[in-house]
Amino acid sequence: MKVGKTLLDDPACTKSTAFTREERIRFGLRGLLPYDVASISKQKERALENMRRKNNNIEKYIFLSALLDRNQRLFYRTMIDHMEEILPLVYTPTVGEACKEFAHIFRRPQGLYITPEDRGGIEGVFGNWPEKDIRVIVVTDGERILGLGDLGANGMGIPIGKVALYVACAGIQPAHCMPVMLDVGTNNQSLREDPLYLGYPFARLEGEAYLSLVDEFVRAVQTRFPKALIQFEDFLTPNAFSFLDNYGTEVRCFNDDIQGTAAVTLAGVYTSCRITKKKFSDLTIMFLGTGSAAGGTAELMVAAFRAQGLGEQQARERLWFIDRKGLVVSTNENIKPRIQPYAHAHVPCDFVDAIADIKPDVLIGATGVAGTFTEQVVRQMAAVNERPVIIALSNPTSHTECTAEEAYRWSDGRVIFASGSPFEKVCYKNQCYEPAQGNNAYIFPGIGLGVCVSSARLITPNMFLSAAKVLSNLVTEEEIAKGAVYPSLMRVREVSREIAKAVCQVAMKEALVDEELPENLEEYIRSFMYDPNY
Ligand SMILES: NC(=O)C1=CN([C@@H]2O[C@H](COP(=O)(O)OP(=O)(O)OC[C@H]3O[C@@H](n4cnc5c(N)ncnc54)[C@H](OP(=O)(O)O)[C@@H]3O)[C@@H](O)[C@H]2O)C=CC1
Ligand SMILES: CC(=O)C(=O)O
Ligand SMILES: [Mg+2]
Repeated sequence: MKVGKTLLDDPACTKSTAFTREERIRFGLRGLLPYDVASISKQKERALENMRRKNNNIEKYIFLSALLDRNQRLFYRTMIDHMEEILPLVYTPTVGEACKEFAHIFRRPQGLYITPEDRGGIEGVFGNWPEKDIRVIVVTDGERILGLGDLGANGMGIPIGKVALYVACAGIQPAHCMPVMLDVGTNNQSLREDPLYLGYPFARLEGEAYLSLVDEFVRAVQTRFPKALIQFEDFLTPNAFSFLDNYGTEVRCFNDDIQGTAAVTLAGVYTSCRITKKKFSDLTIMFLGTGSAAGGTAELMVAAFRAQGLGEQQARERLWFIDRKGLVVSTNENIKPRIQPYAHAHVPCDFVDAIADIKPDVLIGATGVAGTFTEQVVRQMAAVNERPVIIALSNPTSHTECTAEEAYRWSDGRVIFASGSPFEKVCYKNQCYEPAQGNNAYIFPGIGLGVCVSSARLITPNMFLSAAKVLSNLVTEEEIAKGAVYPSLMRVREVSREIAKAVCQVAMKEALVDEELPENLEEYIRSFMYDPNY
């Protein structure tokens, strides 16, 4: 039992000024706190006031990070109750800036670091982590952080941010989560030359040396934290796909950029059909970019088309890719294996001509490169569709394929638009639109919650397919009327709970659970969810 200053300084246990008079006596806190006994609501107001007086987002990020270090329950209560304001500070876009600055704004370590010097001893390193019952591990090696490239150990901001979302958006207990940086070096020379850089200051480990370290990490998780799921995050695409192929059918893991993104994008497309009145099974979809996010989304789209009765080949024929050279056609050379199934017979042509010719209903961008949805591209989508659907997935905001304002203006207000990072309301020609945020934040927390609740042995494609359906079905008619293809972020805990329920159902159907789950799944899931209060 902690008492006195030790209790006050423990972020998981402290209530700070909310300790009652009786508790102040019982825990040896008399004189250590000002007179007022505050409620968590009053503390939250103070926290918000302090946060809002910071005049830029990175300062707000630093403030919030310090609040988490000081008082976990207050941080999460504030985040949950002010999700729309705080999510963009803890997560994209601000987390991108925070990662770039990570070594310079660093205060206290908040995650676990593994370097090549830990080879052979990763299990021992796990033993140093203060919590023993880990259920959720978010791991990156920092090589593809958002659309920002190789940020080495600075990429730790991403697992920390995603863990905060697991807790706030799905109610996973903070003590059950562990952010991990597999710091295998960086090929970003400017980072290695930065005197304040905190990571392993050498070139990236490659080949067998790299793969065997990742393998030791995965195996050590199975031994030390057998209940944990591993979320692979922001790995370079070839590694991302290969880990999913190697481990996805063996251990409890998934890749968020491939699978979480796919589910949120599919959900947006499902919802768009409620607006355009088109049948999902009739859609043609075009992707710009051939990486993890686009490739993963295409795979889930094929499954979604198949679920509606299309054959494998028929489903693939609905999907088209654009790479740096233009339309990916069957006569191209060096097509990536994952994209090969979508390289159809067609004359080679550029992006705009491809839209004019193929007339996609939906355009999805996952390039990490700003401005790749040019005015001509958006205008062409608007020329072939009464209501073009455009999803610009890339993060952070500075890397988005086009801004919301551009999408509405260039389509004369007809676009159904979503973007990876949030945009403010756009008013164009006397009408205001609320752009939707197509981000895997709607998906992975619920997937994780469902897996934790069910102890499913594996995380399967059907879980993501179900999650997409659930997410889309939760969009209300009122939200649709505002042009939104996702529910409000203020409802994200409800979204996560419903996705978790669907995950449990898939897990039972696919015989991935050892014990039958209770019939009243909703109540059961609710009972798992952390709802911070004193
Ligand atoms: N909204 C969300 O929830 C998510 C968003 N993302 C975002 O998506 C982006 C991409 O991520 P990911 O797929 O993992 O990254 P990858 O690096 O795997 O993919 C990027 C792809 O874009 C291609 N590309 C780059 N520039 C151009 C260009 N000018 N024209 C055509 N293609 C181009 C690259 O081509 P090449 O192969 O030739 O290099 C590559 O195929 C990132 O910004 C990330 O933040 C990712 C996951 C989730
Ligand atoms: C959102 C996310 O996972 C990404 O941009 O990589
Ligand atoms: Mg990611």
